[in-house]
Amino acid sequence: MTQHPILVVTAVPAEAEALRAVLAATPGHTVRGAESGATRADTDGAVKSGDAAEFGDIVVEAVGVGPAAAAAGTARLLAQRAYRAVLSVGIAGGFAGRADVGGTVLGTRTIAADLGAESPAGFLPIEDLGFGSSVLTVDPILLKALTDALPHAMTGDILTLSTVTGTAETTARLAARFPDAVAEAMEGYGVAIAAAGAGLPFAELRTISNPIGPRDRAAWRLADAFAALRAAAPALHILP
Ligand SMILES: O=C(O)c1cccc(C(=O)CC[C@H]2O[C@@H](n3cnc4c(=O)[nH]cnc43)[C@H](O)[C@@H]2O)c1
Repeated sequence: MTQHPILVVTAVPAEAEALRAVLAATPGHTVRGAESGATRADTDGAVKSGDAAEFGDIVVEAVGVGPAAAAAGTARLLAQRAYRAVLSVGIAGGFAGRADVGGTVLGTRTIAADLGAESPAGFLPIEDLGFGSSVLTVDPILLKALTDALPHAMTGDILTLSTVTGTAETTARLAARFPDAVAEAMEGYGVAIAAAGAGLPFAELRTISNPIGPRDRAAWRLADAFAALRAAAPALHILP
């Protein structure tokens, strides 16, 4: 029986292309345009930036930066065809002492860390406002398969924020509020909400490009994070 593919959602095309380059090179996996069904490797040997592309049973798509683009883009893709699972994959900031730059992290939960209200007594998550949950748990079967395939990866909570943390104060506040958080990114919760809406299992895989802290964009180690992303890509082929 043919099973539905896995949907891998990234924010930017560079992340999608890093995964596609490895997945396409895996022996036994075809390269084809997901929407046209045309075999692309036979014609030009490359997958164009921004295209949906299918590798074996994995579809990789870039949908934009931030939780809103992630949720809307994932929901659109899930409405177009059937999938068996959804992953949010890309680069992230790591909490110092919890996840190293160049390392790989697997989410146990995805948490919308800035979804709620400020108050003089501190941040109030949407749970406290009676509007649902800011915490979504990763599917245990997907997480087990990923940790088995990537034994060097750190596991822990991954925060989703609309604003990249850029001060020592915010970093300390988040680290204290979320003692089990290893990383922050901008899409996981949005992808997870769309997956939950479709009744599909969800997981999040990130590689660390920068320490979370005072903004120093020039110090981001994108090459290391992208190398780790490419190294982790084959694990996607073994997912149930
Ligand atoms: O400048 C480039 O060449 C470049 C290439 C690929 C990706 C980028 C991005 O800026 C991607 C933004 C993406 O990264 C995640 N991210 C990375 N570090 C953090 C962080 O410290 N806090 C929050 N998010 C982070 C995030 O998910 C964005 O989607 C640039």
